[in-house]
Amino acid sequence: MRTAYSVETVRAAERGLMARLPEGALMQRAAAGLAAACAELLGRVYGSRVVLLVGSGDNGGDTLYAGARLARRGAGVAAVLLSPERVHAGGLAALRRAGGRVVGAGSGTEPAAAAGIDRVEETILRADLVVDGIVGIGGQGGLRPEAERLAGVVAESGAPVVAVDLPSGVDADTGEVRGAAVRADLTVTFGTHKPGLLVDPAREYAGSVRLVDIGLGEVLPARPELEALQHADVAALLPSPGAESDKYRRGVVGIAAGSARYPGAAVLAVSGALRGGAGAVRYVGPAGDAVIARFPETLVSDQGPHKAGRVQAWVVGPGAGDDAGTVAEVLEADVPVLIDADGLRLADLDVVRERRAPTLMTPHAGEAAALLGVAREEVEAARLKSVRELAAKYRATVLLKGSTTLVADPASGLVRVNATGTSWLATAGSGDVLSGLAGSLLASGLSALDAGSAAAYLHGLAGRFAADGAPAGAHDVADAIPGAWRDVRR
Ligand SMILES: NC(=O)C1=CN([C@@H]2O[C@H](COP(=O)(O)OP(=O)(O)OC[C@H]3O[C@@H](n4cnc5c(N)ncnc54)[C@H](O)[C@@H]3O)[C@@H](O)[C@H]2O)[C@@H](O)CC1
Ligand SMILES: Nc1ncnc2c1ncn2[C@@H]1O[C@H](COP(=O)(O)OP(=O)(O)O)[C@@H](O)[C@H]1O
Ligand SMILES: [K+]
Repeated sequence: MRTAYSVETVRAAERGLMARLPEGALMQRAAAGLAAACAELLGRVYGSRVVLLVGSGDNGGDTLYAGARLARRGAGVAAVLLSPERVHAGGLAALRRAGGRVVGAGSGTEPAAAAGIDRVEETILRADLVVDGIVGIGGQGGLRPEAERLAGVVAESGAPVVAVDLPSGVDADTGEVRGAAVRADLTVTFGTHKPGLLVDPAREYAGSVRLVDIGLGEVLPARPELEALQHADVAALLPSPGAESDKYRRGVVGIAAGSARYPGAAVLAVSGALRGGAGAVRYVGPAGDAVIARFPETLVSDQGPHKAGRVQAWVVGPGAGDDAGTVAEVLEADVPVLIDADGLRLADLDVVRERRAPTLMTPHAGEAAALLGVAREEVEAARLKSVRELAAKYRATVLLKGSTTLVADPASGLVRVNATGTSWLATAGSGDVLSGLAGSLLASGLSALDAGSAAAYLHGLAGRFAADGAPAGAHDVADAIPGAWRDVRR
């Protein structure tokens, strides 16, 4: 399991740890990990040109000490100080002792700021590596104008960028990027991941992320802010039939989806459900012929959900058109219900709120925006906040689809993030496959949080396998689920 903690929790943990350690020990651990990552990226340290962008806080301190380590190994290290009067004094002295220099304003040799700025730009444009130590977890809002201008020069230089703890300008707790921010190739983060490193849009600014152990693990609380399942976690959740299993004990999933206009949604939801671990898939709705033609193992009924026979979990909504009656009927069932697509628009939300059995809602950003009464762009900008709000508002588990899919649990407030996907999954019908898959996992007994997050994980992986660098259709994604399942179990 990968976990992320909020800034407040990180700071409290750091205080506890610092009290037991000699002064500056944590910063030295951070700087050592940072310097090692930079050296690896450079390949050859001796003779390389490294530029440090140094802000006024401890993030700048880490950067200066790491720069000193690189300078001792023969790199030419130049520091650009954004607030020379408030720079980390110990870090700057260490850099100078190691032979590093300061360029531009703050160097003490440049009388005219303008002349300093030209030198700074020239130095950045010739760099082999830029280290972003402008702000870390102490950052408020996007980059300030001077830092923004430097970030522009860095982008122009094309040099690889290593962000220290976080890409400066992104929000550590929410993953929001409300102004300019640094775009990194690698982020070296200390002690624990921060939510912003795992959630878009900030995640995209971070590049690949490397966690440096500074000993924080032992003082962090058991419950993180955000979790990201890994192969082993998903493997432990997936159902596996035993000697005493039969199709009913494995769980029956009911799919109430599709319409005369959208029969394909029914077929795709069933295709996901058949690969999700339930012992049987029941289909109710007007697309029975299309479903049977493709998947003869489906139990088909046109009598509506009440008369469909035993079902341990329902999926309702994909391609449902305007059939509000079926949605209402499904919501009356005292078993877990997954509501997707048209179902999210047709459901009586007061009924959803009052349900006793678990509900899993699976909106994409547009559907989430409609449910929250805000613009789609606002959901995309604030994904973590949006999914939490939805879960609280509807007292349901909510899976917000997109490049990083989030699943929020209403009772515990815990959110899981999934990043196994690929943008090739942005193809019509792939959400229908996901809803069938998640519904099947619900029917086999997983909680809504586990079913949603395990389904997102498998679906993302299946998307990768199906696409493998080329476009794939939703049915290809469904076909790739067994391969993803095996990969997770291996
Ligand atoms: N506290 C600790 O024990 C450790 C902290 N470490 C480092 O310390 C960092 C946190 O240090 P700080 O608390 O000093 O905070 P930061 O260094 O992240 O930033 C705070 C400083 O930046 C300025 N600032 C805030 N927002 C800004 C913006 N948008 N543009 C420009 N300047 C802005 C503030 O005025 C303040 O001076 C971590 O991210 C990590 O890099 C590491 O050394 C590991 C140990
Ligand atoms: N940019 C992206 N990167 C990764 N996954 C994506 C991206 N865009 C969409 N997806 C995934 O593709 C699926 C699309 O679902 P949805 O929007 O409901 O499509 P449809 O309604 O056509 O089935 C979801 O699982 C979503 O998480
Ligand atoms: K930074």
